[in-house]
Amino acid sequence: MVLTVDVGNTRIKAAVFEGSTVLGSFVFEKDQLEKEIKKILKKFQNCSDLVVASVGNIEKQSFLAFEKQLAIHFLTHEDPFPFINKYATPKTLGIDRMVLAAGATLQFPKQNRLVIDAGTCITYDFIDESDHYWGGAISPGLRLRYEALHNYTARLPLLSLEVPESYIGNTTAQAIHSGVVNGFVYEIDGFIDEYRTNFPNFIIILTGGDTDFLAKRLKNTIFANSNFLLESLNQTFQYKINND
Ligand SMILES: Nc1ncnc2c1ncn2[C@@H]1O[C@H](COP(=O)(O)OP(=O)(O)O)[C@@H](O)[C@H]1O
Ligand SMILES: CC(C)(COP(=O)(O)O)[C@@H](O)C(=O)NCCC(=O)O
Ligand SMILES: [K+]
Repeated sequence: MVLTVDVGNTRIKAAVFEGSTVLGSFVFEKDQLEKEIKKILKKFQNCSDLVVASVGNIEKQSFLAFEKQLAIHFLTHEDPFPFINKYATPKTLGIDRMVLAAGATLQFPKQNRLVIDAGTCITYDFIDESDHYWGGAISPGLRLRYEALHNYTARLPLLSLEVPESYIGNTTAQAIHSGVVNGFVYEIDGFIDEYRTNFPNFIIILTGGDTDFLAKRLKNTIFANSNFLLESLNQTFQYKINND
């Protein structure tokens, strides 16, 4: 059994795998890391490996307490990945984006793939049919947009996610909801249209904390899977075992 852990900038997500089957999945806050991992390992005592991808402020040391119990694999750029990295600054590429690209390459062979991760940030990652990873885009995620409007203005309130009544917001609140939610959806559909124009045959994978909210609002057809990063972590680990 493998315990995969994804440390994002908002929350931690974890899942236990037996082969490619998910036996359990978990979401928790960063300050609960040690306590939650302990609980998971108590429930799944046959876990032999813990695989981590972290883009948050949690480093390898945070997992050393579990070293006696199972092998810790803290993924880095030095690990083997199943694509050719054409990013011009590969050392600064987020490890979460590398894992997503690995999952897309392994799960959807020989086709153009666009992975959209709607998390703290929205990340777009493009891997072509020859398994070249080219990069994509980074923009503020849904929650971050609400927070940024509030934190960097004097008069805008901090609102919780709400579906706007119309694209013409007729109150301050409705104007914010329209700007944030419609802007978010239009941006993603706009990027997808741009890729579709240039790459006729390709698959779009949508993941991240806003997957479900977003999936039903996009005009484009996508493959939505909020567990895609954890599944990709498991696959990246299997790939590492076979290629190290
Ligand atoms: N309980 C929740 N706590 C925080 N964010 C949530 C929650 N439920 C849904 N979200 C949405 O998930 C997004 C963060 O996604 P997530 O994948 O958890 O981020 P990250 O991987 O960067 O930590 C936010 O934009 C927010 O709208
Ligand atoms: C872009 C990100 C902040 C996204 O993080 P997330 O939304 O998943 O928490 C992360 O992938 C990162 O820190 N990337 C480094 C810069 C880059 O990928 O080029
Ligand atoms: K992201």
